[in-house]
Formats: sequence, structure tokens, C-alpha cells
Amino acid sequence: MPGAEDGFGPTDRIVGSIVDMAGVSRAKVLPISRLSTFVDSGAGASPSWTVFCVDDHLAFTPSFSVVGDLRLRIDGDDVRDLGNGTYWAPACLTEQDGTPSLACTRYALRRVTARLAESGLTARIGHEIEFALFDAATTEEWSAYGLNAVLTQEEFIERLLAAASTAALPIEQVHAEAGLGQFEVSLAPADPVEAADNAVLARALISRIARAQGLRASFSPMPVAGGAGNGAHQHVSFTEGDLPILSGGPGPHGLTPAGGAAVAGILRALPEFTAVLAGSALSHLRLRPGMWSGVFRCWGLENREAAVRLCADTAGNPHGANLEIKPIDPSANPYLSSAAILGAAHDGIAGALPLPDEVSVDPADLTGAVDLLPTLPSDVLGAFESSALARDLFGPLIMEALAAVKGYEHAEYREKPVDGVAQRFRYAWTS
Ligand SMILES: NC(=O)CC[C@H](N)C(=O)O
Repeated sequence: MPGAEDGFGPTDRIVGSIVDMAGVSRAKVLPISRLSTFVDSGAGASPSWTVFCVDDHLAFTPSFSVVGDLRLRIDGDDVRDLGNGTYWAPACLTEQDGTPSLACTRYALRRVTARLAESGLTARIGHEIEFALFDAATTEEWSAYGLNAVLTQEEFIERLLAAASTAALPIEQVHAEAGLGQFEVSLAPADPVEAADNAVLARALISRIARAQGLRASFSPMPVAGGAGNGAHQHVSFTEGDLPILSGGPGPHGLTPAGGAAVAGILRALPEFTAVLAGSALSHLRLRPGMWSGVFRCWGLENREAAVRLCADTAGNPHGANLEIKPIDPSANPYLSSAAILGAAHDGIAGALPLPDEVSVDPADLTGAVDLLPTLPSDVLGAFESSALARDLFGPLIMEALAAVKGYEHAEYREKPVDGVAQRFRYAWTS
């Protein structure tokens, strides 16, 4: 049992959290002396946790109601030090006997990476974390990518880097984004489950440091109606055996046939996964041409309006070639969004799909020639619910829960005035 001899104090605590279908992290806290209980028995959670909506409404379904009991379990190897006596670990949802719950999104991503491994494929993902900081100062001295902006918030950045070092969060870069008060933090690529854990951790650290400084961090897809959106882009790369599939091949920009098929698989599946990647009732406000949110269903080398931006293998990309998947926003559960992207790429590779033509201009200039991702609730939800690939990757329970949550959120909020909805949910995805 951890105690004073391990350097822990009597008030030190361990927080375990999961991410639900609304993209909200929900947690339990135990005294650190009960760490082994959190690992071996878990902390109780009602199955209804899975159908919490962004406003805390419970979208009950036949499988998720008031009856039953699940566990949040952590792994001792995943524990990170957040400072001030708080330790954190990503949790999995299990049944009481410890078997994985079929509603657990972290297990779902594990299953997809295992499926890739059976085909000899390994994926790595680097998350981008976008957020807007709100206070008086940020609005005064701000330019997109501005030196003024990063210097105005240098104390925040210093604290964030210190906390990242303590918590072993691999931050690669910080910059001011296009929106007022908006920043982006880039995380190093990692195994997909660890990368999603890191994205959850990054959000917790950013939220916590902001609060400690009297600021507030918004991870909303649209913090202020009419402003800049927050994305949650993922940079994905694959190796087959030891060889990268996005470089060194005979295709455009060095794509191998498998790399081209991965791009094709992702593009084919984007409409059916929009509910997963950008499925909140605010997401459509960001998924528009000109927002650099990748609403155009196409790919292109360094094309920032394409849903899939190819970053080729050059000296400027030290981690090698990768695909930046841009439509994803911070309302997405990162385990499910990664599972969707990797599963779609795998499906493309398995089917040896041909690479579609590259779009090497602003797709908006091709007036109507490039499809947009769906944004009408009926299209977004209909495509998801009828997706055989989603059912195959996620299983029926996650499908049922996600459809219920997104269905409720759209029915409840899509017709309401956007200013009020954006304001109400500005901090809904803050940890
Ligand atoms: N530089 C960028 O790619 C901006 C991304 C944009 N904020 C988004 O919503 O996705």
C-alpha cells in the first residue's frame, strides 16, 4: 500500500477518468493509499455514465439505464504526477469481474490497434490540442501566431511546460492560433492508446493551469459563435513491418500502394464517422469552408482545407510522413476518433482501394467539385447509424450509446440560437 515510505502524503490522491460519448472526461478520486484497489477492483460507475450528454442529461437506451454496475480500473504503470498531490491515470471501463466492458472506448481503440497488428501494421498518432484562453489580457495583445500573444501568456506556457515535464507529457510545440486567445499545443507521436491518453492529460493540465492563473480554457469546437473553431487534429502514420507506408513508394509524394489505400479508406469513411469526429451540436459551426477544419472530403500535400493533409517525408518533418486528419474537433472522444480513423485506413488497405486524385488548390476554388462532409443532423446521424464499418469497429453497445447521445444533443440544441448554445457549452469540454 503506498504511504509515507513511498514519499506520499496523507492527502495525496489518485484520479482515474474515462471519456464519455459526449467527449466529456468523468472521474473518480481515491486516496493514494487505495491505489491497488483502483487497479485490482476498480471504482464503481453506473452504466449510465456511458449515456451522459454534454448537458449531463442521461440519454437512456435499452442497454444503458439505472440498473447494473461497472468499474473504472486503472493500470499502475499509467499513473502520472499532476503535482500538488494529485496523481492521474486513464481508466478503462470493466465489468465487476474485471472483464472489459463492451462500452469501453479505450478498449475499442485497443481492439482496432490489435486488428492492425494482425495485418502487420503499426500506427502512431500525434494529437494537436487547440483551446482558447479567456481573460482580459488575451484580448488586448493578440495576433495570430503572434510573438505578442505567446509573450503575454508566457507564465501560462512556463507553468504548462513545467507540469508537462512532471507528468511526462511529451509537448513538442506551443503557438498562438488564429482566434483571439487561441493556442495550439502539439504532442509527440505515440502508440494510439497512449497518444489518446496524452490528449486527455494535456487537456487536464491546460485546464488546471488556466484556472490556477485566473484564466479559463475552452476546448469547445466553437467557443464564441462567429469566432475561430477549435480543432483536435490527429497526425497519423503507419509502418508495415519496419517500413513506413506513407513514404518511399512509387505513388504521389512517395506514397506506397498501401499508403494510398489508407488515404482512400479514410476519405471513404469520413461521412459515416462525422458523428464520431465532429458530432456535437456546435461542431457544424466549425466544419465550414475557410475555417481550416478540413470540411472538404479530399486529400492534398500540405493542403490545409483538405480533410486529409499529407505531410511528406522531408527534413522539415522529423517524425517522417504522416496524414493530418483535420475534421476532428475536441468534442470527439479521442479513443473513438482514433479507432475510427485507424479502422477506416485499415479497411482501405484491406480492400486495396485506389488513391483518389489529389487536390492541390483551395478546394473552394473548384466550385462544387469536391464534396463537403455532412453537417445536417439527419445526414450525420443517419450515415453513422447505417455504417457497417462503425458497427464492426465499435460493436453494438458503443453504437447504441453514441447514437443516443448525439441524437439527443442535436434534437435539443441544433434549432436554438447559436450564440446561447456556444456560451452555454464554452467550458463543457474543459477538464
Ligand atoms: N492552423 C490550423 O490548422 C487551424 C485549425 C482550426 N482552428 C480548426 O478548427 O481546425
